[in-house]
Amino acid sequence: MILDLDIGNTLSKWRLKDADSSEIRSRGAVWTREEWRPGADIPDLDVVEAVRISSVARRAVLEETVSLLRRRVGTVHVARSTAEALGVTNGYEEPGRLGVDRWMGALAGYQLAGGCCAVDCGSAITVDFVLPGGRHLGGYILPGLRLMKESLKLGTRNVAIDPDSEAEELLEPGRRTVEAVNHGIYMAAVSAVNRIYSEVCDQQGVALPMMLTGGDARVVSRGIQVPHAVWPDMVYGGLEACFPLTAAERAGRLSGAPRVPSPVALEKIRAALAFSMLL
Ligand SMILES: Nc1ncnc2c1ncn2[C@@H]1O[C@H](COP(=O)(O)OP(=O)(O)O)[C@@H](O)[C@H]1O
Ligand SMILES: CC(C)(COP(=O)(O)O)[C@@H](O)C(=O)NCCC(=O)O
Ligand SMILES: [K+]
Repeated sequence: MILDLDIGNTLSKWRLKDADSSEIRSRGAVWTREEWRPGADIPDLDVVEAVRISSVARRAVLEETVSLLRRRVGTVHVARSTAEALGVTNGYEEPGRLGVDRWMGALAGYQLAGGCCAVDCGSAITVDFVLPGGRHLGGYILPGLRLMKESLKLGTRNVAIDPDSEAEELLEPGRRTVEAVNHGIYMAAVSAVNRIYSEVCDQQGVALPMMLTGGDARVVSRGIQVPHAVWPDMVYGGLEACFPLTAAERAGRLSGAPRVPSPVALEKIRAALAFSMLL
């Protein structure tokens, strides 16, 4: 079995993948914390022959996790943001400072679709762009839905947006505090993603396929106007591409990859952008 770990600021996600069949056998998530307890937090390490890790948690958390896993598992791969990988050049002035989850998402998106816009809706919402030739432009970081809500300190933090809510409902004026807050942060997130996408495609002269991942991807997806795909395993896809271990991975097949969405014509994106500026 292969254990894949995606340690975010809020949740540490794991999945177990069969090294022979490439099938995902189980998955789960625990709150990210200082100490990772195999056995309690993740299933039996005895069946694990290799681990792949993407972590944006504090360095001490990663070091602790890696040293613990190294004692139990033969192979431990830790992903890092680099200046170049798999045909993509990192757009950051200091490539190592790009969040490795963003780098994994960008690499997975590029492997699947060529140029892409990778949106990760977690603790933060990040939007990254890779051009068809493989140039990563850099991106945008904004607070995620939960962080935005908590920052208001209006006592609404425990009433989360129902992930099954329809966008039309969430974009209406709220008539209670909880509703006003939920609808406000939703509007902030989806307007930003829509606008960022249009601006960058306009500037670069190319309509890119958009892919969404992260804990809030599904609900954010409903408010995104352009064609896009939700890919819950996008960060894991980057790990598979960087450290291929199974036959399917070596052949370039990323598990759970969605169908690549065909972007709308650039003229349409530009017309919509021009129209919104006139209002
Ligand atoms: N069952 C859930 N438990 C916790 N957070 C959830 C859940 N479902 C959706 N979320 C949302 O997903 C976010 C965490 O998403 P995730 O992509 O795992 O973040 P990160 O990678 O930053 O840890 C939370 O901030 C919250 O808004
Ligand atoms: C921007 C992030 C906090 C997003 O993390 P997440 O929401 O997935 O937990 C993470 O990618 C990070 O710590 N990045 C380093 C800073 C940067 O990317 O510029
Ligand atoms: K994120």
